[in-house]
Amino acid sequence: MSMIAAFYSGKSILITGATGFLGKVLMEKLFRTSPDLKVIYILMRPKSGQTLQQRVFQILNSKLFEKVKDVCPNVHEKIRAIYADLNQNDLAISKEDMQELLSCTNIVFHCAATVRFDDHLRHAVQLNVTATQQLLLMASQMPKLEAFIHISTAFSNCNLKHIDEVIYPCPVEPKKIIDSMEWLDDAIIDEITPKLIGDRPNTYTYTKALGEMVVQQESRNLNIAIVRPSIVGATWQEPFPGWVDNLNGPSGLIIAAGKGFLRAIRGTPKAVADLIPVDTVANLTLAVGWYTAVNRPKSTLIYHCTSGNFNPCYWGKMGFQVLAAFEKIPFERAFRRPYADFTTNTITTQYWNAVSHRAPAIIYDFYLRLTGRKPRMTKLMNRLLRTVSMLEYFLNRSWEWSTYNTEMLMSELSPEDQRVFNFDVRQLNWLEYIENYVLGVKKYLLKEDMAGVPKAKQHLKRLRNIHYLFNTALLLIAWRLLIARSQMARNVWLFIVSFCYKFLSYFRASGTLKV
Ligand SMILES: CCCCCCCCCCCCCCCCCCCCCCCCCCCC(=O)SCCNC(=O)CCNC(=O)[C@H](O)C(C)(C)COP(=O)(O)OP(=O)(O)OC[C@H]1O[C@@H](n2cnc3c(N)ncnc32)[C@H](O)[C@@H]1OP(=O)(O)O
Ligand SMILES: NC(=O)C1=CN([C@@H]2O[C@H](COP(=O)(O)OP(=O)(O)OC[C@H]3O[C@@H](n4cnc5c(N)ncnc54)[C@H](OP(=O)(O)O)[C@@H]3O)[C@@H](O)[C@H]2O)C=CC1
Repeated sequence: MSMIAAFYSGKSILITGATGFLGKVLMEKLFRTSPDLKVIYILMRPKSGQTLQQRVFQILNSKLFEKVKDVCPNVHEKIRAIYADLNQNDLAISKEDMQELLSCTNIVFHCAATVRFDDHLRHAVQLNVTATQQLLLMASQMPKLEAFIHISTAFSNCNLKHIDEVIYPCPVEPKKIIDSMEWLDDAIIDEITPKLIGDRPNTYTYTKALGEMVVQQESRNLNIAIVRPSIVGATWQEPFPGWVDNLNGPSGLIIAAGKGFLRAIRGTPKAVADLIPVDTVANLTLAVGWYTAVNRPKSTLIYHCTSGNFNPCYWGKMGFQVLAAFEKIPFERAFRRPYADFTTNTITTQYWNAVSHRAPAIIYDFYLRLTGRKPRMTKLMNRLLRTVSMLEYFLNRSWEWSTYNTEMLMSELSPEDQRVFNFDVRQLNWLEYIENYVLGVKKYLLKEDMAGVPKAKQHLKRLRNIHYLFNTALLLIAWRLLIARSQMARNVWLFIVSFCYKFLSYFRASGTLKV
């Protein structure tokens, strides 16, 4: 019997960010392994015209939750959606809901965040710092609370090369930042943002670091732990391999490369690609919840949920594996044949951006205009290049994260828990994982059917022929122009033609002699 699963039985669990990528997988695993849990409260907001109930209904009826329904048929009765907006200072939770949350909650998993790299500092502070502070305040009023698990990121200290399982201070106190956001106007915030974030690449990593400081400062006598995942990718094993539902991290780039838009990217092939499957993060988080509640460690423990230390894969190898997967699992209606490479300096990157990204987009838009359609490729390409430029920071560096706490936790688990809540990425086969990832992107993000693979392969063959034809035509035109303009080119051309003629004549003559 799994001790972790037994621990969550009968418990009232509060999850923020349950509608997000990690939140959904965490909730699914909880229901599947502990169907006897009492209730999961999810703090959520209406979105895209959907009410809370409609959103919950959609999640429970998605493929991700198919297995849950077998083991926990009354799952819909065990989810209690609570209106909350983490953008508002009091989180906008009603009095009655607040009462229930405060008196019943046993465990909190705080996953909600803005993960956008370019978010305005005011918004990123509100969500990643102030909302965390508010939740901790709530947690301090929960008499039955056993553990509060905060999800941060392994990149919250990406300005360092080696990162220990400690909270590093930021130069300006989070409280001062929170206060200043209340009275500074947007223009001044824009001006001071680069100074505040310092050597971090974006407001996301900066505010996640501030969030950790808040956890440390507001922990009071709470039982808290922090989980820091690296780049979260599709599921490895559970509930099935390859599940993914958003474009963050590698997923968007896999689409861009598979559809033939992305042909080169500035990256260091030898840098570690610290990807971690989302089910691994969920398993570790649940194990941390159990360990923190049962053992009540004296200080806030930090767990790095990373792969590089245990089973490193490198961007060059991963890129190669992604391209190999496209051979087997091509995407439909590709713009060009998927072929991408890493460039290592700014000049070559600019060259490939002009030749392989912008020029084909301009030519295609010209063709669309000629055929009376609205041009769109240049706009799409500009957005893609902007996205890529924001991710490049992470493709050109390697980090080392200490993993003593994660290893300690692994050793504390019973063999059954090590199996059910597996977070040992030494067992991960990258080739297999990447293939499933590409398949998952095709199925769950692009909603493409495998029945369309033969047609997609044929389309790629046609694109290859067009590519050869285009290149040959280009070469001939270039050569023709050169010959027309330069005597030397003409001489070279005559020399080559006469050489070929003599060569052929010689072989024809020697062939005749033999006969
Ligand atoms: C030996 C030979 C080898 C050859 C090898 C060659 C290999 C070359 C390449 C092969 C292909 C793939 C290779 C493997 C994968 C590489 C992956 C690298 C990823 C590295 C990223 C790591 C970052 C993680 C660090 C921190 C981790 C975290 O803690 S946070 C979680 C991560 N967060 C994010 O990823 C958020 C990023 N997104 C944003 O910040 C914003 O979306 C944006 C700023 C990028 C864009 O904002 P904007 O307002 O312009 O637009 P938005 O409305 O958000 O979206 C616009 C359209 O773009 C789509 N979109 C969004 N995100 C992405 C994305 N990541 N990639 C692509 N497209 C994206 C979005 O859906 C919109 O589309 P439309 O609706 O159609 O307009
Ligand atoms: N994805 C990754 O690569 C990594 C993620 N992490 C961390 O993991 C956690 C989860 O990330 P992930 O699941 O990928 O992120 P998602 O963007 O998929 O999910 C974010 C969640 O936060 C919720 N949220 C955002 N704003 C509000 C708001 N104003 N009020 C209420 N809820 C809100 C979203 O709700 P809604 O659906 O309504 O928008 C959603 O449920 C985050 O803390 C992130 O920092 C760490 C490392 C890497």
